[in-house]
Amino acid sequence: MLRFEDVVLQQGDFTLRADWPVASGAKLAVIGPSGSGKSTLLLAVAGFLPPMQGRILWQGQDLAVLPPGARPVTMLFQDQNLFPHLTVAQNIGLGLSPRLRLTTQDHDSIARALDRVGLPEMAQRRPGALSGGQMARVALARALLRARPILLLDEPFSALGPALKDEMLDLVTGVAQDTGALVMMVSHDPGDAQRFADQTVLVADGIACTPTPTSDLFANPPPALRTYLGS
Ligand SMILES: Nc1ncnc2c1ncn2[C@@H]1O[C@H](COP(=O)(O)OP(=O)(O)OP(=O)(O)O)[C@@H](O)[C@H]1O
Repeated sequence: MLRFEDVVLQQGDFTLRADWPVASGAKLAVIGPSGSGKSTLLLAVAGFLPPMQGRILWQGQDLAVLPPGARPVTMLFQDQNLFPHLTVAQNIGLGLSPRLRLTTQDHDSIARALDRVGLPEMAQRRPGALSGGQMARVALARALLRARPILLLDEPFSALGPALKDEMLDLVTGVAQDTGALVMMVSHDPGDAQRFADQTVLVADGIACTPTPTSDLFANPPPALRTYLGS
């Protein structure tokens, strides 16, 4: 279980509060207006923004003692953070060994991860020779290989067209099922939340609200969500 316990996060003048638990393995969408604090919430879980107050607990352990690299977390950003000078296989291998000391077994795992995301032939290419959708798949393969129990996605597919984005969301769903990871995905598209997430966190007015079943939230939107949706 991931628990925000009376958490207060601050960036400059901006303050965000969160106080709720979410079960391991849940698929959460994080939605809300621009500047409402969605990325702030993810950065805190990843360890790049220590809470001003309260604790973030994973399986009962306060994450504050762990630096970002030691947290049970993989984070994917929109730019996919692929290194242009490394091959696809090496970029994925970074998920296993930051110094790229890869064993035969590691290379087998990389090949399996590439298969899983539908890119079996691309191991020796460099990111510059891939389409946007293929880059997104490589980044996902790296996350798959790290197999950390929390996967944070900060609008990772927003640059992709609608069909490709849906394909990637389905792939993330599959990956999350394979690894049993808790997924928190920031998105500006309510359709993403409805397609992907069993629960949704609305971030608005300085509060990351308690996760609500996605279908209930959209069937009966609270005022802040209605304003955001423009309905
Ligand atoms: N380094 C910083 N210093 C000061 N204020 C910051 C900093 N980073 C973010 N903020 C402020 O914190 C607030 C929340 O930002 P955040 O990026 O979390 O919002 P968001 O909901 O992810 O927005 P968007 O949907 O536009 O990406 C914003 O008002 C932003 O201006």
